[in-house]
Amino acid sequence: MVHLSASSLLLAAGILPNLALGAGLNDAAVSIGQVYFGSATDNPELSDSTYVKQLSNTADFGQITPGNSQKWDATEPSRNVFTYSGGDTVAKLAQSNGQKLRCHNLVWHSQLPSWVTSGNFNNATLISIMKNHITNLVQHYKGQCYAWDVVNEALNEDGTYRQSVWYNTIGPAYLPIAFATAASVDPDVKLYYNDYNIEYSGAKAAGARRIVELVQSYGAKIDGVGLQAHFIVGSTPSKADQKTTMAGYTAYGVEVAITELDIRMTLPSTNALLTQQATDYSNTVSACVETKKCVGVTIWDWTDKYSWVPNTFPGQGAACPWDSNYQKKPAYNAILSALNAGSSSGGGSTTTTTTTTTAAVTTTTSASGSGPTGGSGVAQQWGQCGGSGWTGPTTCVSGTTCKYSNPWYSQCL
Ligand SMILES: O[C@@H]1[C@@H](O)[C@H](O[C@@H]2CO[C@@H](O[C@@H]3CO[C@@H](O)[C@H](O)[C@H]3O)[C@H](O)[C@H]2O)OC[C@H]1O
Repeated sequence: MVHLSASSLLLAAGILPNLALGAGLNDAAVSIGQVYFGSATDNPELSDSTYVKQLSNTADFGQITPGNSQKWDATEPSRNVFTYSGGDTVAKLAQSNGQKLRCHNLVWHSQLPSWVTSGNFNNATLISIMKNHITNLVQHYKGQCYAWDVVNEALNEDGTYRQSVWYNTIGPAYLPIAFATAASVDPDVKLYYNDYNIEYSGAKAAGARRIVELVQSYGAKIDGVGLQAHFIVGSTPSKADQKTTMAGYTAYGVEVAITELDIRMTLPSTNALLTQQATDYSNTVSACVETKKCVGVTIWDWTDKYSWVPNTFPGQGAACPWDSNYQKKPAYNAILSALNAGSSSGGGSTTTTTTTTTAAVTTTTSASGSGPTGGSGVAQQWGQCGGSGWTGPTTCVSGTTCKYSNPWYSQCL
């Protein structure tokens, strides 16, 4: 049973003016207890003064994310040579506007320089390269980021680990090692796992929960799961499914955020598509509003003029809440209404269901320190095969060999 106050009843009836509600997206988000509403941006568009003026409008945007300039290819193009100019420009803009900065990202399979992907580094060397990169970036931006996307997109669609240079060389231990390294440099910044197609129930969402459990089982800090939410008009998951899936993550004690929301369509845009897009935006924002530990929504740029979609998905576009002439589309008011609706529903603090499918978290690669499983041929443990602290067999069972052997984690496969 929902109890509405007298003022909210009058508001709903249109008798009282809506003075308490947010007039912009960030104002509305903050007024219902969320941390921010934000947008991604990128360095080339920062020379467009009309664009920068709206991006800097804190009524709408209380947070920004650099779309490219903190990625590995931009920050460490050659080994141990760090360049921060692009990322610093975005960080300074956030600071001068009084906006929060989501920092994106530290470890990803994409936008890596060839010296990383083609270096044929062994396990120990690649771990030290990864740790050095994380240490330098987290130290450089210490005190400036609300959160870091520590690992981006580690999963395949079926929830197994993506065959990246990180996984193939280091094994699943690269995830907890990355989180532990970031936490050791800046204990205060929020540390996120970030991915797409984990906004709805299924094998990939189960994989993301398994990652949270893996990092926690190592004793490393993980604060949040970022749901990218790159969606297609008319094919977005239901609000109920998005809420259930978010609850699956928050059951582990972490927060969640919508980190890269955009909803693309096959061009040309029509009124019908724009109307459906508004509904789709509203559903995702409402799912966040109605989830206690969903701290905020970031759209992956605010205007179609600079959206990444047409370059990446040929024939598609019109994915943002503003069109390419900076005019608000129906999606804008739908988002604003979804946020303002949180003020009557206790927004940002609605009780989150905890009936989650924790059974799905069971993993064959979880490393609880309980030692190898022996006969199955899979031995796994924090520690080095046969090294100090290793309590399993000094050699792997017949037919398997010790893989990923390093001071943190080993497996007989
Ligand atoms: O030519 C490249 C160009 O392809 C590159 O495009 C960027 C690719 O990444 C985009 O962000 C990602 C979108 O979704 C998720 O997968 C990730 O988490 C995001 O990082 C970004 O918006 C595009 O601009 O940009 C650099 C050019 O040199």
